[in-house]
Amino acid sequence: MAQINPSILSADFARLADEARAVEGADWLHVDVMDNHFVPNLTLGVPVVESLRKATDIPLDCHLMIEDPDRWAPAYVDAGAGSVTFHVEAAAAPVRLAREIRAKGARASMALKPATPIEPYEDLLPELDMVLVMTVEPGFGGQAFLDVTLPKIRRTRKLIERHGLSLWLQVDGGVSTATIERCAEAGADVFVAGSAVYGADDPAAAVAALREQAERAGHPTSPTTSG
Ligand SMILES: O=C(CO)[C@H](O)[C@H](O)COP(=O)(O)O
Ligand SMILES: [Fe+2]
Repeated sequence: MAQINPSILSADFARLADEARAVEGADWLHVDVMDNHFVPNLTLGVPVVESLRKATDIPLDCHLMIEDPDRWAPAYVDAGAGSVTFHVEAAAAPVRLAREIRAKGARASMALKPATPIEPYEDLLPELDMVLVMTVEPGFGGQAFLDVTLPKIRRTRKLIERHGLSLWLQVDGGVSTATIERCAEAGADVFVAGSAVYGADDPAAAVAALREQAERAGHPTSPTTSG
């Protein structure tokens, strides 16, 4: 089944608990952590994740756009994240970090910026539960989807299949009713959507519509779309 993860980057930060509850039919709540160093924007950190964990039952998918994730990522598991994504461009020891995240009980995920290829990291795949292929430059919501990332989504899906793994393949950035089918056809099965969900009059209905569209277009061998 296709998974839809609304990004609270596009929500009202003064009403985060209500905004989280507004999408409770979604699979995960995507929480963008930015440190003003790895990306030129600043959002939220561990205390907000702790509060969100108490305010909602949706599992939290924390996307860390920060420097030195080796040092900071474990604290997000302690704060209640069910999935923690670090950027491979920022990680000093990605294997050790993925093992630490898993050992603490969360899903470990590696993100790639649009210009970062997957191939150098092929051997890391068995250490991971998810790969995030960024479909915009990280840092801001509401950007236009970068078509140039579609071949990498396809190549990542092929590598996952070649290794016989059941990793999830997430896309993040500019995902909407106009682009989600292309992502699903290329092999993505977890879809982050910020402005397409929180910019809609009815965020829960937007989640349902995106999920239906992704499932119709879904890649036949993707584990979460083939049931
Ligand atoms: O990681 C991100 C930006 O760095 C966000 O998750 C992403 O941009 C979601 O927003 P939108 O769907 O509006 O593009
Ligand atoms: Fe994100």
